[in-house]
Amino acid sequence: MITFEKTPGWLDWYAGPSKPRFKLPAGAVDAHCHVFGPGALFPFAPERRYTPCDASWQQLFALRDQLGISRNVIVQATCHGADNSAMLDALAHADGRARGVATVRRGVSEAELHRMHALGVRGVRFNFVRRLVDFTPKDELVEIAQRIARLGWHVVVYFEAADLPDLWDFFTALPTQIVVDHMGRPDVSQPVDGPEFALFLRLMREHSNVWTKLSCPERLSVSGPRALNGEARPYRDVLPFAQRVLAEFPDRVLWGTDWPHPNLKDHMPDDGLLVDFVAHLAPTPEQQQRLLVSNPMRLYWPEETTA
Ligand SMILES: O=C(O)c1cc(C(=O)O)oc(=O)c1
Repeated sequence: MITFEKTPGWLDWYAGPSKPRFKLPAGAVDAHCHVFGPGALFPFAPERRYTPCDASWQQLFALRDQLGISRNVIVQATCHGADNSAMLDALAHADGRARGVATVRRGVSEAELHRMHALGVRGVRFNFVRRLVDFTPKDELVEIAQRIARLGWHVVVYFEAADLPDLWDFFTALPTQIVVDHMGRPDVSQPVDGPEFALFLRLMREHSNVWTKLSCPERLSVSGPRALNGEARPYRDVLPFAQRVLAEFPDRVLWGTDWPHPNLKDHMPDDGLLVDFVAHLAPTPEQQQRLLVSNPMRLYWPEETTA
């Protein structure tokens, strides 16, 4: 049996999260979460940049039930490279209550894409975060995007805000819906009206195929306070950014826990308090319904939506 040693300083996901005070609407979707391994069953990729703790689908689905979430979108984590087995195994055990976002290379066969579709994959992830991956050449990504577009899938992109100018032409030429991870990772110590975030808002304004996830306040926050020890109003510096996006693009926003929170360095949030954060970010029932239910359902379970 292969055993893996975690990256030094690795923070494990928070065991025993609190029960959220905010009651999620019926049918709420966690549109960004991952599974890690378990490494003994689904070995981590040789090219990985970090070695995480295990985080199985059993543990993910237990969290889902505890937090009052109905469905998950499981995004392939970079520690598994382009071997989607752990994520697909999770989908296979989800009773239709999970969709997946895969990482594929140019050599992926049509048969494999169709197998993944049958299991619930609806997108591929292109990652441009230097600390996580070696970049895949753009011509390869374009080829992949054209192939998956035929299946009705979309492209999830992960990048740092400072890199958006360089990636703009590539993103705006993609033939699918595009979902930007974690609001394009704004530097929340800059003003919400500053030029960097303005560029991201412009991307969404000028391109109606661009969506984003109002996720990862625990990763983006500089000032905190952290979602720990019952803190009722965590990550206040992230709120203006998320609220700005929600106000302007209420139909193209998603929310996710980001469980099991890879690579956090200074604390591991209580996921129950992360659910409570949603009530601050989207205070009205109508906003909550779109963010948590109707938007993700339209993207990931369109066959179940009528509108
Ligand atoms: O910021 C990160 O470290 C991170 C990593 C991964 C991944 O390794 O896939 O996914 C995320 O959504 C965020």
